[in-house]
Amino acid sequence: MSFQQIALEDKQRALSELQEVKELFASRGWFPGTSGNLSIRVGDFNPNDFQFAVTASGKDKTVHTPEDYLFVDQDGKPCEATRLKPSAETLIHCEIYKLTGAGAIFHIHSVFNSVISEYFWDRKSVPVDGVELIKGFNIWDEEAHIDIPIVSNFAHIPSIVPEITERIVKHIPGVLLRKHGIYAWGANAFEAKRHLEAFEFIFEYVYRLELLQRGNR
Ligand SMILES: CSC[C@@H](O)[C@@H](O)C(=O)COP(=O)(O)O
Ligand SMILES: [Zn+2]
Repeated sequence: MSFQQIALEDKQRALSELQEVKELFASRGWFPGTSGNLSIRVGDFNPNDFQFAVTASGKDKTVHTPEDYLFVDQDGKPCEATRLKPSAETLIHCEIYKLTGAGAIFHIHSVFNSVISEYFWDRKSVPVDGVELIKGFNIWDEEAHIDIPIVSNFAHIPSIVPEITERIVKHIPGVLLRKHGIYAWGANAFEAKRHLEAFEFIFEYVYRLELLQRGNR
């Protein structure tokens, strides 16, 4: 249970930011079949006591309803009595907040992120060389090389968490779930969105380059 009292205006700001991001991502087709979930943290961060607004489970994220979000604590439990169910993947958000102290976490499923997570599953990470969008992660080295971690996907969400704990790295603000999707985070909604967009660009780039290079071999 969280003991924080969060100002109403902070909660409202989080909800309106979520609404804006959800609408934009929906317009890009980033929530196929009700997939995906979004969250924004509110109040102070303490790994043992924090709260965040998260999308309710199973909703059509391309439409707005008064029942799209709820507030949960660091254990993913609703902060107030509600009949809404938090995202089935809320425990993943809880863990990422605990590990990173991030301010927002966005999760989407796309064909590119799903295909690439399977293609590179044997090496458990996606290698990326010198793509300009790496700078979107605040990595400014010339011809930077990064490896984006991929973790196992299980139907039982708590089983996914330990591998996330083990695999996420400080300088890469995201993790792929095998044949599932990407979790990207940032200090706030603006940064989490920038990171997610950079990841999606990179996945499509890696996919297309790999296909071209294979064709030429
Ligand atoms: C409907 S397929 C996607 C879900 O299984 C899940 O991975 C997902 O991203 C959305 O779950 P949700 O509980 O709505 O947050
Ligand atoms: Zn998902």
